[in-house]
Amino acid sequence: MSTQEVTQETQTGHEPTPVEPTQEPQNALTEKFTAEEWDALKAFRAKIPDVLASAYPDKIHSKTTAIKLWGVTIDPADLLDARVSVVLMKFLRARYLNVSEGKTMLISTLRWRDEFNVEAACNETYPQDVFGELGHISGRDKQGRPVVYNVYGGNQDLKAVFGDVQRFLRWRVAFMEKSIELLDFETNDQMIQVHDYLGVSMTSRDANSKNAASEASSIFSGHYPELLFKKYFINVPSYMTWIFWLFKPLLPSATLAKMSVVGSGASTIGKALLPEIDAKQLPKRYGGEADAF
Ligand code: HEM
Repeated sequence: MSTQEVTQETQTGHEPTPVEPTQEPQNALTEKFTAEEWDALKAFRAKIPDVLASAYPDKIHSKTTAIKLWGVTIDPADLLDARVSVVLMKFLRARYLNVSEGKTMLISTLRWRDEFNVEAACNETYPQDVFGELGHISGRDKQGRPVVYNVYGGNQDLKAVFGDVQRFLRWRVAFMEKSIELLDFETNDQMIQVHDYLGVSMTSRDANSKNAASEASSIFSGHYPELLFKKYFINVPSYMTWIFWLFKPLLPSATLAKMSVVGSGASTIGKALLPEIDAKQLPKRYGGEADAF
């Protein structure tokens, strides 16, 4: 403001315009936070420099250095960003809004990402003949959430897929990260996952595939909070549905509640999936109209 303007204001008796209080930036998702969630988020933001210092103890300036998680930049100097709020809220919701537990989960996720080397897993080239048909990202649900399919049955060579459990996990994490790239954290922040078990039998469940399943499951519940909207297990032979319950002790009850076991055949599967996914987005083999994979 120039001196002249100040004089004019004084002469006309105008009060200086009050500075607007900082507005919390909103998007379609943050608008849905409850008052209790906003309170937890504000307390969580104040802890982010400590989170970064604990996650990266060997890095200098870690407390003030921005990091990227799932494509979203978390800058300790600018934590008001709406997409950052959506990401941080996932850690809080997964820990029932307990800020200290949310903090522990975020620290352990950041450390795990470094130790596992998520970036290298994403850049690795996986043999097409083994992994080419194992994962498909195809279509969206009626609310715009991406739908991702893991075809663990069919005529896959499961011995080759799970023979090297660590390589499978790197592929699975890379596939998860690829699926997350479709989330904008503004209008959508969750996905639908489908496991297709067509053609599996008890002999498909050897020690390696069991290890791979429980390790992947524990990685997702520990380090990918609140990214799942619903999960369907389709083409599950009826004599194998009990396997679902083996995962009960490994999964939080809120995650288990998002999961459904569906039998076999396009019309049975369609009945379960069409309420969520429009026929045009659902592959024909699952009772929809899409020509996808
Ligand atoms: C026999 C062959 C099977 C194989 C090779 C297999 C493979 C896998 C793998 C690799 C995972 C890791 C999580 C992921 O990739 O998203 C998984 C998770 C899981 N599987 Fe299977 N599975 C088989 C059979 C079954 C059956 C018959 C059921 C019964 C419904 C079942 C239920 C589950 C559940 C509940 C999870 C946890 C999901 C999660 O943590 O998100 N699986 N399975």
